Amino acid sequence: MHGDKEDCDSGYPQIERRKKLPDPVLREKGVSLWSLIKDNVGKDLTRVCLPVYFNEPISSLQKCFEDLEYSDLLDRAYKYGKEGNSLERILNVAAFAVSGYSSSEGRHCKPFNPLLGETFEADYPEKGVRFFSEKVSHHPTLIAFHCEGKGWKFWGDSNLRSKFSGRSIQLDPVGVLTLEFDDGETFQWSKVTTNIYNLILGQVYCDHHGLMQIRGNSQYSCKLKFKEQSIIERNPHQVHGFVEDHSGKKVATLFGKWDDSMYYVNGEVKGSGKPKVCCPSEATLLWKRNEPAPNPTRYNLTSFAITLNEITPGLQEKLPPTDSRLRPDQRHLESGEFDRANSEKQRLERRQRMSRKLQESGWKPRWFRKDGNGSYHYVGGYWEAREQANWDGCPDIFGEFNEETVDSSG
Ligand SMILES: CC(C)CCC[C@@H](C)[C@H]1CC[C@H]2[C@@H]3CC=C4C[C@@H](O)CC[C@]4(C)[C@H]3CC[C@]12C
Repeated sequence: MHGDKEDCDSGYPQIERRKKLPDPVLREKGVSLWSLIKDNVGKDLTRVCLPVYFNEPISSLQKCFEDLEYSDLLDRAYKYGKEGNSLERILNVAAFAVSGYSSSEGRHCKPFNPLLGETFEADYPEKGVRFFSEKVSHHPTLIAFHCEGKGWKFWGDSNLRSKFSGRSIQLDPVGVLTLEFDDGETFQWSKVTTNIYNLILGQVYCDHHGLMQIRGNSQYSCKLKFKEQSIIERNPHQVHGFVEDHSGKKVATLFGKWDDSMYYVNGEVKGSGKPKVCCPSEATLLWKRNEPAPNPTRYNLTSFAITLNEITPGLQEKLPPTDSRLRPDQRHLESGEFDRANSEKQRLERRQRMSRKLQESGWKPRWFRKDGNGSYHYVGGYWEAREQANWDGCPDIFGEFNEETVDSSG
């Protein structure tokens, strides 16, 4: 039976993490977004320099870890597979792949674009996971991550192709995500298209659409369709799909909403959206979104996201100088010191323009290597270096810029 959540959660230690962001020191001033982006039509969204007012106080490296909020689904998938229940395994993997989108609902700020060589570590023993990411290329903007859980590993790199189309910005993720269970079963999928709307008027929001194909190396695969929103749609954010066996036979139907919950029923149920023939009472719940944070600031972060930029007691001494938590403009934004955040952001962006030169002169990421297909793999050693507090070869990316910095990090 599904639903014995406690089995997966128990055994992990409890860690005290903050429940809210710090209160802003000052009130921020409003700026019109359109006045800033109108001159950038056709350019790459990731490279448009906006005042810090449009940023949320986390970097894309940290945002990448937001996709692991519901990592307990992978713990459960591992357990089911080990018991020989491959169908339950892929159902939980599919629910996990959808769950990562839930935190994007209600968000309208841009994460910080990390500096070349910037890193982020997340040691969450209470979830049984350890996550690490690095900005591995600035042209194009590329992030690689590697995550280890109890019974599984999850890795990939994220590159976004962005297109500005007057009414919206379309983001097409490039690259595959790989999930490998300790028993050798693997699953691979790619993320779907994201559109950002209302850049000119109204509140900015995003929506996701497209086909997600989860390919496994054994019995089953899964196809999920994220329905594109339409003006007449009264039921947005729908996801609907099937688990198929080798012969293409549909053995289970999945349905739900990416911002809320996912269910399944055995066998094939036709029709899109929530199938009429089965109300959730006949269906089994796979995943339900956590309650929203009790103190949503204007950033609308989830309770999980709120913990990402926190420097928990004793952590500062362990971090390498490249960790996102040490980025000064982001820290000032978090504490609501907008003017200081802005001037620091400008200083770092000026510095960052040197990155092209750096990359061209043979700069290599510290913790990831590119394979023949252009995807990045963790070379290992981060947590070991952390154990020994040995950060030799980690550049001071947030400090004052000088030629020496370029040489020593090359
Ligand atoms: C121009 C600025 C001010 C508007 C900012 C809009 C916000 C809504 C944008 C900026 C960057 C965007 C994120 C960039 C990358 C991804 C990964 C993708 O696989 C899922 C969507 C997700 C997580 C996007 C969600 C929407 C997002 C947070």
